[in-house]
Amino acid sequence: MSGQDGETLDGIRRRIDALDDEIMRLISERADCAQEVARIKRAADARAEFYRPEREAQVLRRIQAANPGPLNSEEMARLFREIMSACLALEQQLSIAFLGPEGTFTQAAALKHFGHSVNTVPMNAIDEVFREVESGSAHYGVVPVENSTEGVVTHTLDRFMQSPLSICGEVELRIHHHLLSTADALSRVERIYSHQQSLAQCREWLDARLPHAERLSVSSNADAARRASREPGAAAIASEAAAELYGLNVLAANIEDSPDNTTRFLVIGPRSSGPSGNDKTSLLVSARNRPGSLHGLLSPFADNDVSLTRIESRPSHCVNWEYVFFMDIEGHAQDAHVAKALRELKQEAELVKVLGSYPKAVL
Ligand SMILES: O=C(O)C(=O)C[C@]1(C(=O)O)C=C[C@@H](O)C=C1
Repeated sequence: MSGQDGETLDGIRRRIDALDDEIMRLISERADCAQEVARIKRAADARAEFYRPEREAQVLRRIQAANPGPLNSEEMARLFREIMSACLALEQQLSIAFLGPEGTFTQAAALKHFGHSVNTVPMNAIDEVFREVESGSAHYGVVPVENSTEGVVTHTLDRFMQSPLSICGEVELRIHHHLLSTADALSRVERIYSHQQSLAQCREWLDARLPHAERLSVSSNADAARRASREPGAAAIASEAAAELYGLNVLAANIEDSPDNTTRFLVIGPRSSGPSGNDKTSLLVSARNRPGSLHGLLSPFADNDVSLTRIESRPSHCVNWEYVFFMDIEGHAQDAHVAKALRELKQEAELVKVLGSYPKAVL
């Protein structure tokens, strides 16, 4: 390049190079700090936890609040998410079990939460994710728990009834569904594979655009993509990541009926998180079998100004027709008003199990 524009471009690129050197020096200094933190943690406790969800949430929230622009705060936090992920990997290489196979939304949720410097390990079923973490083969696990259009993932809630694991984080993921196929036109699609929840989330689009194609539910969207890559005339409803992984064409993008289709995932591990200042607590509660018992379970929250953000009932599987409630409340179990509400709840309920306190999703 020549002329004044060329000189300006070269000049700016020299500034960018100098800034990159400075950013690299600062990231390396930050990584040295993380190694120093690891030494302190190890000296205090041989079995120390290196991953600290509450601290990570605080770091990301502070970055979002301090961001001067022009990058938006979410973008800036995503960059720091990756820096912190790389720093943590220097302290300890984490393995994260997720509901597989490769390319599922659960894997995307795991990477969104932990960043890309962890090993993600695909499991065939939600139960296997729990078992992998319970046995210590994986440090943490990520499982879906509820979808904004289709409701709760009952498998996940039921599994908490027997598991000693705690919830130590939540992840929210905007879900976009695409119709993927090796075919090059919608008219060639005879069969559509997907997970039953995704088929349900795209029902109106399918009714309008592909009313005659057969709909077949399979164990995951990634499994659907794998089948679509092998069978002529087949399509899958799955993510962009699955399109890339299985070499499929995107025949139609964003076919979900509800534009703000979000799935919530839980991070499970051996311990819940410390207080971060903006937390949630999940509980499993069973009622005493007597009149007014549900009212009795709810009043400790109202009396102590604790917001109940979700309540689901599930059969207990112990006694026919007995139910347990999964509840999410705002605040950490160590917050004074939450601790008081929980003490009062324990007087009312047959059983109260705190499944975990954890930072509200930041990204
Ligand atoms: O502050 C800590 O405890 C650290 O280990 C440092 C750090 C970070 O890079 O900021 C890394 C991992 C933890 O999960 C939280 C934060």
